Amino acid sequence: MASLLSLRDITFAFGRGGGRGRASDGDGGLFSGLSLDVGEGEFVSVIGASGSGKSTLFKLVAGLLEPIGGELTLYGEPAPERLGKVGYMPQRDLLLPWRTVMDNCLLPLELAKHGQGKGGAAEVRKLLGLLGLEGCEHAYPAELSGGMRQRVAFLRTLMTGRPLLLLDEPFGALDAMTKRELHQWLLGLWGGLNKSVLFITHDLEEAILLSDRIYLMPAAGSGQALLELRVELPRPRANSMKYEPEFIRFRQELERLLDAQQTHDVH
Ligand SMILES: Nc1ncnc2c1ncn2[C@@H]1O[C@H](COP(=O)(O)OP(=O)(O)OP(=O)(O)O)[C@@H](O)[C@H]1O
Repeated sequence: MASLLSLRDITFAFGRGGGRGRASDGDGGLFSGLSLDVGEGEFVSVIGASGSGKSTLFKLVAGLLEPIGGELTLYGEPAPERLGKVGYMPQRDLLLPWRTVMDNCLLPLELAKHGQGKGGAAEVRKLLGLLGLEGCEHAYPAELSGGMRQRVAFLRTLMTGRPLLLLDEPFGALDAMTKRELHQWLLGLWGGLNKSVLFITHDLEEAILLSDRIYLMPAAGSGQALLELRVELPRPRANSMKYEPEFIRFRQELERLLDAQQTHDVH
């Protein structure tokens, strides 16, 4: 399987340095020695305690921050200039309130200076249908429910055309029912998307249900490595799998490892 993203021994600390958040060493450090891979077509999740640095790791991959040390390879090559090369959906949906759904979704094309010609609008319309948002193109974000806004933000991320998507807790602020609906929808869509995803969540069930592999983020400043687990559940997946013994066992193990990791006692 071709590797889309490879991190080797990545180290980062928020320092007093300037630039794009370039940090200075010797500050304690948020994390060090983190290694992670995302292969073609994989869905990979990162879970870990609040403040452990998951969003920071995403910003490093997106090119909004620079590591102090380690190697980052994107699409098989070192990527010192990687801003805009992955589809990044930050924690808050950041839809522009003064733009319609259509105009929000065309933004990545405008930023890439591909123009917003008929091709772009047709693509957005096709995806709106696929995401269950037909008829919404002229609506403004304030007129949409939370679940719809997240789907529009996801669509906008797809419109970047990038093979690797970074999704930072896309369903974190949604109620349990809407979240379940979106899981079902994403699982149904997943096979046909032809994308690779790196996904942050606090929700263990969500991570198991959606992922091929899960990385556990070490406690901030612990200097520990990411712990990698493979989810052996077959695909296609469905919400109903959450009640199967294999799923429940895996969830318990994940919980145990997360607790142990916070106390630096992983075995
Ligand atoms: N720009 C910044 N300058 C200094 N410290 C920062 C900055 N951004 C984040 N931090 C700190 O870095 C640590 C990790 O933050 P980050 O948002 O990456 O954690 P997280 O694991 O994504 O948390 P959560 O799960 O709550 O979103 C936190 O202690 C945070 O306060």
